[in-house]
Amino acid sequence: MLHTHFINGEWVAGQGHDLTSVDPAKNEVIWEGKSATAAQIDDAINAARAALVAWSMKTVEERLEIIKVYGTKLEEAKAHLAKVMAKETGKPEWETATEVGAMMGKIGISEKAYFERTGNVENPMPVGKAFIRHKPHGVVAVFGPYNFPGHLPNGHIVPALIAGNTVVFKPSDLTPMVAQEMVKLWDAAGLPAGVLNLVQGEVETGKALASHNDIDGLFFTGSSRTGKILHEQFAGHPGKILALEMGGNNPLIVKDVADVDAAVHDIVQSAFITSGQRCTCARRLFLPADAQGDAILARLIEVTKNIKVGDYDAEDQPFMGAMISSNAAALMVKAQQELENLGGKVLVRLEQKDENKGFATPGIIDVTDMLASLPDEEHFGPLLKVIRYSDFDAAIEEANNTSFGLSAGLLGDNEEDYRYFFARIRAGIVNWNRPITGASSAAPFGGVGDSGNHRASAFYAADYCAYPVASVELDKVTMPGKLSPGLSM
Ligand SMILES: NC(=O)C1=CN([C@@H]2O[C@H](COP(=O)(O)OP(=O)(O)OC[C@H]3O[C@@H](n4cnc5c(N)ncnc54)[C@H](O)[C@@H]3O)[C@@H](O)[C@H]2O)C=CC1
Repeated sequence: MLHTHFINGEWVAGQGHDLTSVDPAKNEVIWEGKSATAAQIDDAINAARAALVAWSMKTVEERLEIIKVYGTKLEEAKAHLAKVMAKETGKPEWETATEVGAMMGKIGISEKAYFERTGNVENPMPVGKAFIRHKPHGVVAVFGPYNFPGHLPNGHIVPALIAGNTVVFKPSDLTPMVAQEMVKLWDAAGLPAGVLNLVQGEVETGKALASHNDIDGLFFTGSSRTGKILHEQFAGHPGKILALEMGGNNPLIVKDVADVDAAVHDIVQSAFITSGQRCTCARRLFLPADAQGDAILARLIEVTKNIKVGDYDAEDQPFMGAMISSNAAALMVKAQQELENLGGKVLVRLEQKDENKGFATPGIIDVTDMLASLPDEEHFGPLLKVIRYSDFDAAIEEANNTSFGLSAGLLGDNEEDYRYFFARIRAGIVNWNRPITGASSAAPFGGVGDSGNHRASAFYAADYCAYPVASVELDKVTMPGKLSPGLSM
């Protein structure tokens, strides 16, 4: 089925070059299509522009009615969608089922957020009334990453549509099939033509969409490298809204824990869930250079070696599935080698056992003796860097020694330590005695530094989906009670 683009309510074939999507666990082509050409991107944007007036002039309740039908379509298709996600990303089916659950939950949470954060306020004035209301930006582009190919673009699309925007969605070129299945559900829900459009393609499609004159905004979730390119591209366009949700080099510090196994559990959940392919994953683990640090590290090594890595559809489900591609797994092997060359000591070796598949076993590398040359990079996979520390203050300082600022955590039983850590650490998500992955959609989600541009997503997505309008209003033109000095009428 080559009709993989959804433009103006029609499924159409791409007119650009060939695209494929590969199941990274089985090394099989599972989807084929063609990219959108610049002319097709024009068509999608024109369709979104044409649909804007009618969609934005509906009441929010009318828009929500259709969006909730999409919610019921998601519910009906949840098993199918979870399977497609697993096939295309390699993530185990238990995990993709939770991703579909998050997509369904997004609708109610975004409705609440719309009214709480961008609702209407009416204030009496001596003459007339003052109002604060919110309007949609217009036509917005949504860019999605591959690691949560449903949940994360859905987290931009749902609030954007509730607010009255129309959307052109470009998914990751690694997950076109999930995007297509998701947009089919919007189509089945009866969304008017042009309100949501889907264009598939690689970097050149992204560039053509992002640089198009007729978009009013762009909501991006992806790497900091791409986010920075987009930020440069948007320079000089203050009228366009740009929301960037990007990567992290996230620290997790351990200090004075009584329950070693519980700490190891939270470390594993933070570092290796989704094969380390979450922007919130712990990349740097700070362990005290003492007997407790030794005990935690020894247990962590043991548990990590026993993590089950396997097929997404295995009856006995693995904790980690394949990474998104064989190339992604190979890049992690390369990153580990580079760290080793710089003086890192491999404690558990990350391995790609089959070069044609995306499986990478979880790895741990001690980088304590090479901190001066440790690259400040997001290694987006199951490789955890361990740093042994003697001084808590110095550990926090090193934790902050990154241009990123997405998530951070402290595992430690002393509340004073947490209060101190919280005050000093620089990140948008700061947790205590909980994994640093698994952020709630009911809270703002975003980072500082190279992790974002201060337009947090999730519950705060409502903020970037609409702009405030202040009005003072009186139902008739009326003379004021008192004229200004120097005026006679
Ligand atoms: N902070 C957050 O909410 C999250 C951030 N991420 C980050 O996303 C990354 C993984 O996702 P990827 O799909 O690899 O990101 P990516 O940056 O490679 O791609 C994201 C999107 O941008 C498009 N794109 C790539 N280059 C472009 C260009 N020059 N101009 C316009 N569009 C372009 C891609 O085709 C894709 O649609 C990681 O860095 C991860 O940390 C992932 C999930 C959540």
